[in-house]
Amino acid sequence: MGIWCKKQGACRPFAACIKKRLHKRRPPLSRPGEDPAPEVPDLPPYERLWHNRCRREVLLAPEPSQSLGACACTGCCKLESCLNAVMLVECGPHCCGVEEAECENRQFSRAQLGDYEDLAEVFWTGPLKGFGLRARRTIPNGHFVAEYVGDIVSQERISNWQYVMSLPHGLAIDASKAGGPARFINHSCEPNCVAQRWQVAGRYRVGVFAAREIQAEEEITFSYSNLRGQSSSSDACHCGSPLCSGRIWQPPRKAPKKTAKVKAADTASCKPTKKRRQRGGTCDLAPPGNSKASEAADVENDAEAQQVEDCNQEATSRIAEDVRQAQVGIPVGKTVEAHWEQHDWELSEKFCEAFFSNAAWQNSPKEARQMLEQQQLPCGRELAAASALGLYLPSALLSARESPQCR
Ligand SMILES: C[S@@+](CC[C@H](N)C(=O)[O-])C[C@H]1O[C@@H](n2cnc3c(N)ncnc32)[C@H](O)[C@@H]1O
Repeated sequence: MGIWCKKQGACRPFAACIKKRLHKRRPPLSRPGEDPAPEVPDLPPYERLWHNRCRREVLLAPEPSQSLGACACTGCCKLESCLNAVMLVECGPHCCGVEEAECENRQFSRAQLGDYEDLAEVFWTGPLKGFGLRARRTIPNGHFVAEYVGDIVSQERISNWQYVMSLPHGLAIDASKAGGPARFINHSCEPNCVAQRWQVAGRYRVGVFAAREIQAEEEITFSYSNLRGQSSSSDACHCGSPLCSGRIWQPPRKAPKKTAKVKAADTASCKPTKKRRQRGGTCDLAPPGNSKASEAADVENDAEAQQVEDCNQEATSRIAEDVRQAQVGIPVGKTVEAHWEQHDWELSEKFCEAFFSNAAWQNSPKEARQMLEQQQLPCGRELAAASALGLYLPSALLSARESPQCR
């Protein structure tokens, strides 16, 4: 049933008409003596898109197929173990033998069916950050929050980088004129989400995923220093985090360096736990004190701390850790703090881009293996780099991982 809508000059369903006016509601009047209610401006106009719009033919990733290697899951696909998901490739009929309903790795496709529409809403954060997006209900860690959609354009054509996500091959998703609710997500130096570039049916797409549990009403944020590309603009950041870098295009400040003792306490038993002075096992710590005995214990503790650190480093290179880190967007083999040492990662990213785009090895796992051996690339790093670059190469990678250095 519809009603006549004066503004739109047509008979529109009532809900659609009301929705258009929601942001125009006047703020409540304040009582005498109270601060005036904040003025909420109109939502600036933009065209609502549900998927990326491609105005011309652009170079995109090859369609994943059985010949490149399927995910190899049987019965069901779990996000933490499906090889496609680890590589940031969404499963589809050509690269997954599991029934659609049993496959968790169809998040972009499900979002397109409207499955996630009720998760978040646009709201006015205040004059410092403008509009933002907030959760309407609790969002579990790892959950798909929204797709960042817009026009697929060449990066050279972009004049306003405020609403842009960069893609490989000099492309970008530009949501400045047209996009979805994700275009309103503000930056935080301590974000609750991560923006990841996935391949879906041979196309690059960007999804925003919860990096921890998000409470209802909480603002949804991610770090702009990930996929946003370069910008000459360097606006002051008002995220309010203690780790705030002060600028929204820069990585956050590093947390203060920990002493060996604190590190040891954090990593007792090779687990990222805050427990101190655990008893039993090789990573035990002695109680702190001032006596000579306790100094000797300190030296011993430092040695133990080193041992624990080594042990920890080894643990982070395990595949399970690779998977977890790839999911939260942290390059494998690096700690959260080290993640922000961009320089090293950029070098490795450049190398991997050159390596993975070399056509010679594409169908030759043997050649891929030889190249990996020559380059002495740390095991696991290449997997994360490929994921970050949105490249699909499970079969070649798997064979490459057979090399002695990866065992
Ligand atoms: C993608 S838009 C986000 C939506 C925007 N707030 C709006 O009202 O349309 C990015 C812009 O929002 C503002 N912004 C985002 N995060 C911010 C932050 N932490 N501090 C200050 N401004 C921020 C900056 O102006 C930035 O260029």
